[in-house]
Amino acid sequence: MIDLKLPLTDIHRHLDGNIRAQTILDLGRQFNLALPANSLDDLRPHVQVTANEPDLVSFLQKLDWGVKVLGDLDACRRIALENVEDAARAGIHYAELRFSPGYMAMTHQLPIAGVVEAVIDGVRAGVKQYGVDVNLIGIMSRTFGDEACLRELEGLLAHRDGITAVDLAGDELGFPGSEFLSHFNRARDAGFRITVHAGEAAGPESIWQAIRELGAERIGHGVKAIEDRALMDFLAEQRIGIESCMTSNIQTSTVASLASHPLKAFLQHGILATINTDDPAVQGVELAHEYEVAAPQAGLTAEEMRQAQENGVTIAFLSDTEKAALRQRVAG
Ligand SMILES: O=c1[nH]cnc2c1ncn2[C@@H]1O[C@H](CO)[C@@H](O)[C@H]1O
Ligand SMILES: [Zn+2]
Repeated sequence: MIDLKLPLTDIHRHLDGNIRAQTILDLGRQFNLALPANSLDDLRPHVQVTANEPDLVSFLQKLDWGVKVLGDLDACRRIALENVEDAARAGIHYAELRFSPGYMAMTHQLPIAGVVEAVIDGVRAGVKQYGVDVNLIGIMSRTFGDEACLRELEGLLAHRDGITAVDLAGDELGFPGSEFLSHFNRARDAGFRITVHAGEAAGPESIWQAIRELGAERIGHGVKAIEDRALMDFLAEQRIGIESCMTSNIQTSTVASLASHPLKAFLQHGILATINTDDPAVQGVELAHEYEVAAPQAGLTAEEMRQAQENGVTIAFLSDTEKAALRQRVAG
């Protein structure tokens, strides 16, 4: 259950994993693209998870049509704006929206820095219109290799002021974090905050690597930390936050059932773990589902849910002043 007196945050939410099916249809028509279906009902199974996928990489293919229809920078701006509207509708007060500019640019060979600028612009317009606070996280999509990631980083650096943090996402097993040391050295030198998808498809060593070698201050998913007691202790002691996305973990077959999801154990261990969506449109669930359906099934008590909600503010990429203002705004 959501505590209405606390800010509701979603700090792990892919903007390019949350493109509306209707918008995919619209943009497909606008750019005269051959889509796999021409009605919403027929398109849905191509862009939304209908049954759990066998692994992470199969799940990620469901995001592909969403970016294939981004025929120009205006389309990128549109989906950014719609993402802020969706966050507002979901009752979110503060969102960290993450996106991979190279992945968005790929099909129609858009300029990567242009995509970054369009997303910043769309989000700014949305923030004004819908009153949600948003920070942006730039993703390097490891799936396309280290050179493609370097181009993404450069696009993000070109608009440094509009981007709060960087992340590494995509195929964790095929592209280990060790291939991206220089990228993260540069990102840290530029003053970006750092979060990394780790311990989702790969084991606890991937989480250690993200922290020690990439400088991760937070970990996306981190489910495999449950296999390593020393790591659990370290995460708690060093206040390294975990961005949990329970339904996503079921849909990627990372975790067998909600009842065996490690979030409750993380919270009991004193880890700053949080509740988030991941890719809402692809998953067919919003944040309320995570609090009202997934969290109870994962065995969280009302107090543990409250703690996770509170942790969302604690580990947000905001200054102490901004956190206080956010708390105040919601407490009224
Ligand atoms: O759950 C996830 N785990 C790992 N990577 C993901 C997940 N969801 C989306 N992406 C990846 O993030 C980028 C788009 O923002 C893409 O690289 C997509 O594959
Ligand atoms: Zn993710």
